[in-house]
Amino acid sequence: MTIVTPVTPSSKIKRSPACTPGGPKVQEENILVTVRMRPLSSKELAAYDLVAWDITDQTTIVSKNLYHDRHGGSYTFDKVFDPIWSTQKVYEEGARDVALSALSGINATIFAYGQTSSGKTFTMRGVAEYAVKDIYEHINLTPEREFLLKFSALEIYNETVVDLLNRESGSLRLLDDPERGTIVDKLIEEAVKDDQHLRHLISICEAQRQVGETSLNDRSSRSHQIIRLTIESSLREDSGCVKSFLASLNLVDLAGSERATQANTDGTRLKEGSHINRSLLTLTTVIRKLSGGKRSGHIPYRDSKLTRILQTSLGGNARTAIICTISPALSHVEQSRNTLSFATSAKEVTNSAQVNMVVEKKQIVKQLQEEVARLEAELRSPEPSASSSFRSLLREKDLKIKQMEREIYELKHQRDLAKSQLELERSSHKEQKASVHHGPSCQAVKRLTFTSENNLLPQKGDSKLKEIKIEGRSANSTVMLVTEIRKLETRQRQLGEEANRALELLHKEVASQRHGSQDTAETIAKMLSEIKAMHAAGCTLDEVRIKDKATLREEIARLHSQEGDISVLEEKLENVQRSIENIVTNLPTCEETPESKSLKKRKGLPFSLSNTANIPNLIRSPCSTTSSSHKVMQHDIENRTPERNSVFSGVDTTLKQKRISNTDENHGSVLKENISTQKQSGSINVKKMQKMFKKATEDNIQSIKSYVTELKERVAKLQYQKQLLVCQVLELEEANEASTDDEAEIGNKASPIPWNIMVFEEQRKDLIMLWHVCHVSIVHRTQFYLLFRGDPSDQIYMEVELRRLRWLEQHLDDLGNASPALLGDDPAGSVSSSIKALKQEREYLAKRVSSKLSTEEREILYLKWDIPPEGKQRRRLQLVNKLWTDPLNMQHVKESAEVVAKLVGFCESSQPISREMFELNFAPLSDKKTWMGWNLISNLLHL
Ligand SMILES: Nc1ncnc2c1ncn2[C@@H]1O[C@H](COP(=O)(O)OP(=O)(O)OP(=O)(O)O)[C@@H](O)[C@H]1O
Repeated sequence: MTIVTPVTPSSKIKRSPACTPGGPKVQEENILVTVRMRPLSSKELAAYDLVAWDITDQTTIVSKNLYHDRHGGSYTFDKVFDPIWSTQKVYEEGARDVALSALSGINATIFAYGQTSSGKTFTMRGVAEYAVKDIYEHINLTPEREFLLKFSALEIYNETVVDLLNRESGSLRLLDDPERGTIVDKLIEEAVKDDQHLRHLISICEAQRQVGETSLNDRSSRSHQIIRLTIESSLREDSGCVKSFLASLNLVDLAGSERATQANTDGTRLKEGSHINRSLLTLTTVIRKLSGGKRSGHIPYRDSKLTRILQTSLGGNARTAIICTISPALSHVEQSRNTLSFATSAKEVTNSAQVNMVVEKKQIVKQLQEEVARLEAELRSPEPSASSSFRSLLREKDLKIKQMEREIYELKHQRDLAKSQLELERSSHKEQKASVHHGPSCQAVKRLTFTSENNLLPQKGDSKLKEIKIEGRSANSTVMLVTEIRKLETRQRQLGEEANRALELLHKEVASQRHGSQDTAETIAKMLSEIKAMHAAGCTLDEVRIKDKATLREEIARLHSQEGDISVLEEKLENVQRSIENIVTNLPTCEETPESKSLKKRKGLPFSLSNTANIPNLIRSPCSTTSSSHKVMQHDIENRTPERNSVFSGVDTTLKQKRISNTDENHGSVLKENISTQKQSGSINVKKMQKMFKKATEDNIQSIKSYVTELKERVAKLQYQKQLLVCQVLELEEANEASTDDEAEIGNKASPIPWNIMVFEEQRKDLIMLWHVCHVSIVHRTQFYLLFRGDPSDQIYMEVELRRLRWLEQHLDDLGNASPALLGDDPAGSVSSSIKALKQEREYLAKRVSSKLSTEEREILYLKWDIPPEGKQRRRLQLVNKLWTDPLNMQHVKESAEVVAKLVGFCESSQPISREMFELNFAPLSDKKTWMGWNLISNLLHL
């Protein structure tokens, strides 16, 4: 049996409504979108919850809240159903017409979409019941047609497809059929005898479906359920080769979107939640991409099983109705708003349904046989002249065909030649243009250029970096990327060497602090000047030349073979930081005991007086003229209190002069001079001296600390740069794989999408969901969330973050789908390690709850987030475990970010979080590298 798109004249298809309910043949039409608001539940009434929405007329729903979103709080749909409306009315106005199209060969799908406990199952149960009734009524009224109904049902639970008529068959595979699209392998299709039988089958499925208890719904549907009724109908009398109409009616009851702060989010429910959210996210993305007629670009149907199975119903050959269900309660207003926003996008999706007709193969074969017989009879015809002229005609045709084939071949060849010439011309023209306007490095900038480490990140308002994008399949792109990879490699090596040498020196310095000697300051001055010189040498990079050909993957692999060095370096940096922390904690207080005083005398002072005079040198960050530490310390010096300066009363002028003429060479002499000055002065107050020594020590340690931090930043920058390159390589490879004929599409992709606050909000929603799905550090999420609020300059950050997360999500998904043999002993290793890291991060944050949140703040949160008053420690952990768990609830996300910010101390910091710092600082909170971060991307490259 073959399903074909109609070949019969439309007059044959257009029938009276009585004969084919659902109306005539459908061309393009929008999805029918209705909204149903249920009454307040008994729980909501008991909690004195308020109604947050007004249904002003039968198509409009308005928020009572003062808060106005981008829809102005008012939404319009094909129909909005008041709580008093019966399910029958909802069915008649919001589903009937679409559902009955299936009787006339048009695929139909009815969805229920909405948050947990909003009434999806309640509504779909009624819709199925009324549809069964109407279908059989129509069958009884159409005796001239014979109907054959088949029933199948499945559920998608945790991204696994299960047959609801045969649970024992386990997880079912999805297959791609060139004619029928995605099909579910081995799904049982049961022939339906009559309406009672159909009702019975539906009730079996209901009983089989995964339900669980959440705090919002005692019988919450934990899976997406699809009931499919295939209806085939044919005229009882023989009507040639067009035998029958064939269509499917899908009744889809989606699982509710979790509200983790309200629902029970432990264990199984949490896992279900993330899968439910994931397929709902894909559904939302598909709807959004299809909405507004912008069908261009990739529609990610394949990202979830739900959208794969329902592909035809989403912008394809089907009529679709979506009933969005919402709760009226004020406590669910945010979820309801999300549902209405989804419904608004769905309204703009158009489908192009067609009548599907079954052509009986036997009939076709019969017709063909008749035709062959007729031709044979003609050939055997007694008229020789007719047959010979027929043969010569055939020969002539053959020759013509051959000649045309040659011409086509020739033309194709010419077209290919012209294409490659054009390509060459284009690239040489671009090169020329680039060298005229921007100098030789401009092309690299267009793609991804980091001429110095400080330029690695997109800077606010940096238009060049906004142009970071792949320019399709041009061979130039490959060359540019290879150049970038090699530059990166050189920088990685140089940074490694430089930092290694510097670290050795610093380590000596850190060690010598413990013993403290009069010569320490001189040693430091010498060391820092060495580091400075070293850095100056390192900054002059040779241009990297590409001599030999290498593939991008080889280049990246080579770059990653040096990964170990960077890790060792990072470890060393951590060690030095720890040593410095130790010194800081062990520093003597000003109020010293007599014992410690004598001890100090014996051991000698950590820094000589002269060292203070050299602070301007010491504080200058050796590797960067723009170092923040430099600025901070300079400020410190300028604002030094007179009391402290008065210590130098006798030598102040000299010191100032020395500071001004401060060069690396004269450190030693300045130190000596100051020491001798100190010796000459007999009136120096010992206590003040000690204070001053302590300050000098702190300043020195501070400068070392800043330097180590800067080194870490630079290492992080390098890692970040690598990730961007990796993304580019992958995109380039994808682009290369794409069809070369698809020029127009490439053009579309390259055209910039206008960026505004609405796009930002949508992107932020995607990001929040992706963070959730990829188990990204909640500190990272908080920083990002607080920093980027929709400023135009945020665009590049948003896009880079989105691109990386999508990539990460895809690869986590691939890992999840890969066979255990491919993944070794620990298939879910990467995912589980990130979940573990997240858990550790939460434990860390839980320890800070009592110190960073006031008792009042804690109590408010406990109350708001339903945390029972059992055990102080347990409550803190429960509180932290609720942070960032409900990616669909923007209010929850905002509150979570505020709490994490308080716990980590972002709010206390005198300096606001710098976006540059944020962007670079992927270091985890603990000493161990717990957050999986982007290392996963690097690891995947070794696959
Ligand atoms: N329109 C309505 N009128 C009266 N009661 C309703 C209505 N809609 C839903 N309810 C009741 O609300 C509760 C939750 O409904 P239902 O189970 O259908 O929600 P759901 O959206 O399917 O939830 P989940 O996603 O958790 O499965 C049920 O007790 C149901 O009887």
